[in-house]
Amino acid sequence: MTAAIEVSALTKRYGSFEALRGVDLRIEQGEFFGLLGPNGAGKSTLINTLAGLVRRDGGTARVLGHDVGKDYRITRRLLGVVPQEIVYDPFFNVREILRLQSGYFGLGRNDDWIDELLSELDLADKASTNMRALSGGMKRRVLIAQALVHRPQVVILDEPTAGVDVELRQSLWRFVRRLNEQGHTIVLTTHYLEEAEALCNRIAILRAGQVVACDHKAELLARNTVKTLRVAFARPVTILPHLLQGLLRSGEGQHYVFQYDANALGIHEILQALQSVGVEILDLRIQEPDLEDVFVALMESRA
Ligand SMILES: Nc1ncnc2c1ncn2[C@@H]1O[C@H](COP(=O)(O)OP(=O)(O)OP(=O)(O)O)[C@@H](O)[C@H]1O
Repeated sequence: MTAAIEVSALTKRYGSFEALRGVDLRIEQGEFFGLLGPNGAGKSTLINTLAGLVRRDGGTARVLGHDVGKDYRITRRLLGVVPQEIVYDPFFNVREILRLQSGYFGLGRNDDWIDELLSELDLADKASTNMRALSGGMKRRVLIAQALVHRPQVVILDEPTAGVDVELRQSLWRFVRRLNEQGHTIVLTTHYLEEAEALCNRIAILRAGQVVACDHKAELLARNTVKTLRVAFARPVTILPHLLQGLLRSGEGQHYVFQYDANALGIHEILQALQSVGVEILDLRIQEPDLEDVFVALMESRA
């Protein structure tokens, strides 16, 4: 099947600075794909290249088989991009903006879908409100509606939940999930790693203009085998077994936090060591590594 997005050896320079240094990426149709990376990694540059807003210096970039430069008119229709920066026309109200955007795509009678979008994004009562009078979070919702007005097959969301309150964030994700279930390919960049972990099936991590990891979420999570162990002792501990001294991350009195590599050490060995010094455990919690741990480890390993 043709990939939803296929990027190969993509490069982009700003002056002498290389923002994209040979990016290869293939996103299949129907995926919910996460694009992560620290500030300045090149995520927006990559997205803007796909959206035809940034001209690449080298390599190829295709949306559903169409070149984003040569077939710009086609790829614009196939893509819906929610930009990171809030830009809007202050002279129109919400419905007018969405009608105008529909007009760009030759969609004359689009009000049923516009109403659905307004309702899904909790903007129904703001339809006649001028853009200027909306809060930052509401403006962002309008940007999302704008990106979806032509029902694009591939939806790219560049940090859509920055500055959006918890309630809307959750309803937004329900909506985007449903779009994905209906067959739309979703590409998401976010700094909320727990969001990416909850939503995306595959994740690529960008660092300094290069893809440093690209895998299924489970595979990515399995890369990090360091677990965190939190122990509450019945009484303040005066001596720790030798084995645990090297694993200690923090602790005093009765509460201690250890980290151990599950590939090298089993929890039973840790418990045996604790028993050997006669300490009594009140409570114990093991925390599996999450995407943030994987992310931090990747960034540190390549610093
Ligand atoms: N128009 C531009 N002119 C010069 N440098 C630019 C321009 N746009 C981006 N850059 C630089 O390219 C690099 C990548 O920027 P980009 O915005 O793609 O990163 P990002 O991963 O989206 O970061 P963030 O998470 O902060 O949004 C940064 O170092 C940035 O300063």
